[in-house]
Amino acid sequence: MRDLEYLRLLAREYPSVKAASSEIINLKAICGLPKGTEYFFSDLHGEYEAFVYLLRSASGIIREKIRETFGHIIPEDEQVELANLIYYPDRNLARLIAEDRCTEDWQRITIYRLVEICKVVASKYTRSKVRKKMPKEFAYVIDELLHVDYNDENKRVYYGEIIRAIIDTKVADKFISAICELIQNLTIDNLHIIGDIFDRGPRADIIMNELMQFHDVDIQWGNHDISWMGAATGNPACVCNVLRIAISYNSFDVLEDGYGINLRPLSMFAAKVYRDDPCTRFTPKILDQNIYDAVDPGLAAKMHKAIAVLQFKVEGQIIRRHPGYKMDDRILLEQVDYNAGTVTIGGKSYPLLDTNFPTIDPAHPLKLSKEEEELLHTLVLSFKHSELLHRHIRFLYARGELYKCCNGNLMYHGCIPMKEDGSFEEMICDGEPLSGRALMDYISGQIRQAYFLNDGEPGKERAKDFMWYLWCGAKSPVFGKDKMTTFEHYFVADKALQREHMNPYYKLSQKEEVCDRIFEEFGLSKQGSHIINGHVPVKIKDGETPVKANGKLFVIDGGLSKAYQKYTGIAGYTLIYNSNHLALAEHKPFNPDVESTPRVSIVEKMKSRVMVGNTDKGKELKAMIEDLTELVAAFRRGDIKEQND
Ligand SMILES: O=P(O)(O)OC[C@H]1O[C@](O)(COP(=O)(O)O)[C@@H](O)[C@@H]1O
Ligand SMILES: [Mn+2]
Repeated sequence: MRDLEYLRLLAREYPSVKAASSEIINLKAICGLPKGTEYFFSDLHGEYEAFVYLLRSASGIIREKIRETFGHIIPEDEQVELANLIYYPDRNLARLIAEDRCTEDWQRITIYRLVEICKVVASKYTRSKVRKKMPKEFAYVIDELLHVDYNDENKRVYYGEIIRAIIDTKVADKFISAICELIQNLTIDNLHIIGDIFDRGPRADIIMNELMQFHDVDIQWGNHDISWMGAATGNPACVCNVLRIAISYNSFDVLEDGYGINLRPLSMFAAKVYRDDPCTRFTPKILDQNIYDAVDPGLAAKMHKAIAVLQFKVEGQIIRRHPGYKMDDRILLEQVDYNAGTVTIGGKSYPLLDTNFPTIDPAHPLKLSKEEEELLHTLVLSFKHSELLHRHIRFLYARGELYKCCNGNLMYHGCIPMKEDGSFEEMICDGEPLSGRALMDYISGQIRQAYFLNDGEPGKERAKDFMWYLWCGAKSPVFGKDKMTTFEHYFVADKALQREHMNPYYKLSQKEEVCDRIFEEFGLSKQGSHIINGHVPVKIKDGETPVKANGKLFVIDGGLSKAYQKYTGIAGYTLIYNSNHLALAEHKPFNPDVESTPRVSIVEKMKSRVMVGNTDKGKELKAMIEDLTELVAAFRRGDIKEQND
């Protein structure tokens, strides 16, 4: 029997048998509905246009609903127009108004069509859930329109009158916009982002804004997110990495326009120090043009080199501070023979592809020059003080985790580090070896401490340094490789040295029994559970598949990142889990002018339709039903007095 004190608290919200029983009925009804649709994305890498399109179009599902509803009735081009209106209502309404096409007839027909689509996507939810998602100012009207009975002549007249009133009162565009957003909102019930929102592509900040407006989203941090979070804590090595990657992809807009990071000190420094150096090894890759901050590629190359050298110096300093990281062999600036122009790696000497290091003192290669020190100080402050960046980082912390279990799916970006023999890799944490889930929980704690401890509090600096380790350390679950060969990529021709070796997890996890062991470690059942990862681009064109371990593991990095599409052969995946099945939508490269529907393949059919009652949420609702049942019994016994409501 439940604690009477607890039931008394519950009675404040449900003060009578009537109130408690009607909530029981309500909750039971919800448990009996089909579960909502979950969407999984990973490795967005700043590709805001493609991602926003996928999100708003529900990865092709809205287009499919339009086809099912109006396929035989309205022409294809009008269906496409309706779809685009739903995805980008404000932009399309403004265009139609400018083209004088937003006539009353158009408004009437459009509202009718939108209401029909809305009915379809709302059909699997309770009326109350749909109502909660409605914009307040139109909730009553939308509710009425969704429930009009067309067989009844009076109701039909009433329907006509409502639409007439919307048009006459000149709120049709606002109404259309509101119902489009409601359709989007109802199509995706929960959104899971399996990491790597940041880096490479043009505008991760725009993706973050979009996610912050989304009604239900969780994020499992990727190594690139961790690196930005580390930069926001003021870790100089993370600051340099974030800047270096952005500059290397010519992504100045996210830094300057997005987060207000002032790059002028860096550009002045680089222009001066590398005045006569063409910095050819550092020419940025140009995949997207900057819209706001065009930087001359010659200057960008100099900035790129300046920040890379600074990065190698501060990384070397962190490694020195932490012998426990076991990364001494990564302090490559100390392995350079500055006279001979060579570097020794793994006991062998290699010629350097670039030997001009005006800021390095060969006797103390990790020491910053005075100017470098000032520059770094200013850059770190810019990251610490960017208001918008911190709003986004706080959101990453609030909605983010290192891993999450939800409805039998275990999600994490990279891996659970393993040894060749299949056992979980250990890391010494505060003197104690931890592995598997315990290690993931410990690391989560460190990630939170890095940001939330106050400056000067014990543990703060250590946790901040650890953020950099997580970005590129061999035992990091978000990185999952033996080393990050950035130095070798810039300075050494031998491709063998540039190779990064994946943690044994990646080979082992393709076996079903290894996945089963991971499920066990995380308290999940071996039947019906899945692991969902990102991080490793799936090379479809080489015959790889995202479905592994006999359907127990999904790797869904399909290459939303433009830089990686040449390897994968497609432009990203969405994993979709509705009440009937798990499906993978495979996307074509994004083109804003062409409506493209992804190839959707069902990867697992559920044995029977999954109802809310079978989900994690359903478990909570059932526990609540039990509590309320006890409360009703307590009222009836007279242990708690009913209040009239
Ligand atoms: O392809 P790029 O942008 O030059 O970056 C290569 C680097 O990115 C990494 O692959 C990490 O990024 P991912 O998490 O996207 O794989 C490193 O292992 C590698 O050194
Ligand atoms: Mn990654």
